[in-house]
Amino acid sequence: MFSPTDMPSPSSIFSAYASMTASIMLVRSMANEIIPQPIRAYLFNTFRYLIKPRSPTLTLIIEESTGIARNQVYDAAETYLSTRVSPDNERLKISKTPKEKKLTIRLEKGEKLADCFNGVCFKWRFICSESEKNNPNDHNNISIRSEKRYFELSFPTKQKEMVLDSYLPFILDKAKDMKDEERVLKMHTLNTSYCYSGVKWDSINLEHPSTFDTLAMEPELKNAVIEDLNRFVKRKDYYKRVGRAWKRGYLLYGPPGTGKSSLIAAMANYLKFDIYDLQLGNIVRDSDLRKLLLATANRSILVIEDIDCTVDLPERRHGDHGRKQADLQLTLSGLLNFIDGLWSSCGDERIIIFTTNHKERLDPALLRPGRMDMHIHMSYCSYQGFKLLASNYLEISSDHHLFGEIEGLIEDIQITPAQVAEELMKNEDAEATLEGFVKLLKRKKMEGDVCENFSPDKAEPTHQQSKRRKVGCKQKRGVGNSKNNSGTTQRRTRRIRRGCSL
Ligand SMILES: Nc1ncnc2c1ncn2[C@@H]1O[C@H](COP(=O)(O)OP(=O)(O)OP(=O)(O)O)[C@@H](O)[C@H]1O
Ligand SMILES: [Mg+2]
Repeated sequence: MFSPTDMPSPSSIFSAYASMTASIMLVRSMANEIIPQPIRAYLFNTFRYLIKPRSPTLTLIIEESTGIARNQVYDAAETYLSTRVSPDNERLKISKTPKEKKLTIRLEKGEKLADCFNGVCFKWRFICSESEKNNPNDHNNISIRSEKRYFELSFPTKQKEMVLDSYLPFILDKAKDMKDEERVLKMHTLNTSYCYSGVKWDSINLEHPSTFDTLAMEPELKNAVIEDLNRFVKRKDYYKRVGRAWKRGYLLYGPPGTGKSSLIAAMANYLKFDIYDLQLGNIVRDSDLRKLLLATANRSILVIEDIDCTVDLPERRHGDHGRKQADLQLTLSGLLNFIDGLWSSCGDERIIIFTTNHKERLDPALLRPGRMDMHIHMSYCSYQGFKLLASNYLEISSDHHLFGEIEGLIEDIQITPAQVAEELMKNEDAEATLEGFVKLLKRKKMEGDVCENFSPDKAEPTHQQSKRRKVGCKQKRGVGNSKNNSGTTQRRTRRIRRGCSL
């Protein structure tokens, strides 16, 4: 028990306080003298941080621009959030440019929305703040109005790692997929009207409807091509690890009208890669070729059609333009050197495709192992191919009563998918069309006019070709399919352009 006499007197409390204050002042002035200012500031901030109560919510600011370049996280968030609008949103922006396929939805200033990922709820808010600054270059003191746009992303602080490691990368990937989906592919062709500065690429929208679903090809070969493309686009790290350029080369060969150009368009549509159609016949100088190859973008397909006709450049040039042979430098080896060296060492995710109707005429340099990664034989229409075309063109399934007869006939003759497609388009009535088609097949078989102006590749006969050889098919010249060197490239370009909007 304390008696009133045990209580400290006010005067003793005051003197204790005074001596404590004096001690603190002494310590502080000693600390100020002994500890340098930056260290003092650091200790002070740390102490303040430790005693400050922690906020349970963290807010990230995602600005439109990083000062120099656009902020990819902002662009991705804008694209991603357009798929997350809810009935609670009161104001949204809608737009569509001529190049866009669909309407675009964006949040209006101040709009909020909620999103859930991995069981965590996120709050998004779009903010647009305007400010006015004096223009130092303007003597009339007219101020410049600037707008700053950003997203605020709020979430529980303890989820910070998850947001940085999973949520934001997920948004970046998702937005990339959406952009790819929306992207309008381009077809770049050479513009030769630049007389003095050489040739340049001109681009048009590539709206070729060919896809792997519409392409009549042997199913195993089609799957092999799709798998090869899938493997290629996934293997960035692999190519880096083994020290190879991230490139892939395909040689497509086969008779005219078997779908080589259609396969190129299907590949471009599948990968969402632009096409560069390199018509070698229009290139005069080595330097032009170098410039053109360097001007191609990543994620693109460089196409050289009818390589057997276009690589014999010196002779053709001499005839066409009256140039001296000595001036002409474009040769197959020159081209291959460019492709192996210069083109390979810059850029990523590139595909190069050569096409030919005559593989056997190609320079062995082009065929040597490692140059073209995959040789794809586009052959005459098989029964499988016919069924796919019939389902595409006539929307009929394989249980039609004429299919049995067609199967028996088509395997014995050489008819290109292009011819089949043309036949199937003649009449809207499926029954009448198929009857007409059977008649055509019978006529072709009877007349023996079953082979086209094409010597099938001897090195790699397909199952179907071996079968055809066994039935003693004579190689005849196909009407309308003969080619000459000069007109070939333009014709190819027209073919692949078919279906492109200008
Ligand atoms: N395999 C196929 N599957 C579906 N349609 C095809 C196929 N092959 C050809 N066609 C049709 O025929 C048209 C011409 O075919 P394409 O231009 O792809 O043939 P190509 O092999 O490139 O011929 P060329 O050697 O003359 O360049 C195509 O637009 C398409 O309609
Ligand atoms: Mg073609």
